[in-house]
Amino acid sequence: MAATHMFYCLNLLIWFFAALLIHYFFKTFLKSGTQLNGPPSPPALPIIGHLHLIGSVLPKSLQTLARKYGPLMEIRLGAATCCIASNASVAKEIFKYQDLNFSSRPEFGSSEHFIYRGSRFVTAQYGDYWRFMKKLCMTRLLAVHQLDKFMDIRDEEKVRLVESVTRCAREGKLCDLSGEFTTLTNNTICRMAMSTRCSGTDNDAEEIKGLVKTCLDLAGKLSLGDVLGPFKIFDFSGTGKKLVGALTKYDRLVEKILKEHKEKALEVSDMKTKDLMDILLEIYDDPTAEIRLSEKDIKSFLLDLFFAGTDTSSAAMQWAMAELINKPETFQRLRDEINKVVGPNRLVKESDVPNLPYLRAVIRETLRLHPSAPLIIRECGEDCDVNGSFVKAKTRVLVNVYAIMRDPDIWNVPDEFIPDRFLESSGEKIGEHQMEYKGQNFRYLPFGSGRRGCPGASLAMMMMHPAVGALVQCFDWKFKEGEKVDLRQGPGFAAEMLHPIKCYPIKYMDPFK
Ligand code: HEM
Repeated sequence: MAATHMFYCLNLLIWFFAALLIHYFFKTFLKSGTQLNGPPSPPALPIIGHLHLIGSVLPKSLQTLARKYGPLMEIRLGAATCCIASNASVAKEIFKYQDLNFSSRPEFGSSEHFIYRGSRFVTAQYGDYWRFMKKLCMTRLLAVHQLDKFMDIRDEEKVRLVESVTRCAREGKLCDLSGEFTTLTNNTICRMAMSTRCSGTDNDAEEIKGLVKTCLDLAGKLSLGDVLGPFKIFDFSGTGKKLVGALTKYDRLVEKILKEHKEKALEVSDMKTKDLMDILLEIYDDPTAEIRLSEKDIKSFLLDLFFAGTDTSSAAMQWAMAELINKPETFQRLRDEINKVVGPNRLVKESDVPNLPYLRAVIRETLRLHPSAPLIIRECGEDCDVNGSFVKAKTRVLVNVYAIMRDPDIWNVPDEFIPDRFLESSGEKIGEHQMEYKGQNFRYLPFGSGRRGCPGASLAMMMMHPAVGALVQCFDWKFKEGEKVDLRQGPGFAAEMLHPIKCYPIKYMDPFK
């Protein structure tokens, strides 16, 4: 009996080990037969990885490395590892063929210090909350029919810009275009989002502008902390604490405006007067909504709009002016077009833009050479194959649109500012539609592409065309004698100018006489 029992146990053990061996054999066999290698990577140094290969302009350094290591490479900056995609066909694979798998963004930089962590839209993982908010953006909040209702706001802010520059011209003062454009974009978004009228003054908009700037600066510094890996939670520099302070101030201010909106909600009956906060509060109150929004979600979403929409649009307008001031012939050609279509008695306005192809080409060319978001950050959902390399789940992927939009294989004289290339008459074929900008054409991606593409692209274009057009229409611009605007790019993730542009405006046409 005991012998039979032992025989059965032995038999079971033998089968168990045999099964283990077979499993191991197949795993190893299949692995060596089908597993792809990761993307190529430059030789790395211990601890710092590839940090020593990175210069002051990150997208440019990555572009140089990609020339040697290919359109998909792996880079390690201290503790942060990511894959960099640098040509149109890899971008198409990520944004089109594998869009769903790359539809999340990783948490990065400042996320630990974000008081709205968990309800942020821009860095949300792909899922129910993000889908709900994106649909809301595309069908209501930032849809063209809604943006049309805010046309007067944009027009008034453009007039304020021209008035402010006119004052500089009258007093012979230097004009800080960076400050002027930031005021324009901040005021426009602030009024669309939460009508400063609610508090009866414009001070809230001013305070929000200051807080958004502080938060963006601090968040930028914290992004660099990613190279420290887990050590970044110690917040050695105290930047995280400062960020929490600034965010708390923003929270209190918007809380107050939210309360005022709730009180006024009953009085507001006309759809036209509703701002984005009113619409968000309607959804907050709707018991049948797919997702019940909280107040924290509303405050966080509006902050995302400020973060994503103000500096990006302002930087692009600065670059447009800088390029135009440095190229008097291009400047004159644009002014001639505006003079012909608009005439001498009024300011260029949004409804003129369809009749101003050269103005549209100037803005598109600006975004090609100087994309405000040169590195688009995504996260890979599941293990996958990209461009013949293995990319592991949770890998951060940066699509270097700066490199793609200056790729000499697909652009003629890629580093030159040549708006003509976007005109229908151009010999350079940009894509199926010459002026398409919303991510259908993978060689031209200033606003990203796919599910996660920028929902504010139409708004950005609506703000930028008339503002740049008006400054060309009304003023000549003088820089220091014999000097040109410094077109060097600043350090960091964003594509801001190294030195914000300051010039002397000289009145050419007075729209207010
Ligand atoms: C010149 C101006 C702008 C540029 C160049 C720009 C560019 C971008 C880019 C490249 C992305 C990432 C897209 C991707 O992952 O595929 C993005 C995302 C985003 N942008 Fe813009 N943007 C601009 C203006 C705006 C404006 C005016 C708003 C709204 C007020 C806005 C709101 C957003 C939001 C909310 C996201 C995140 C979308 C998501 O994660 O689903 N942007 N933008």
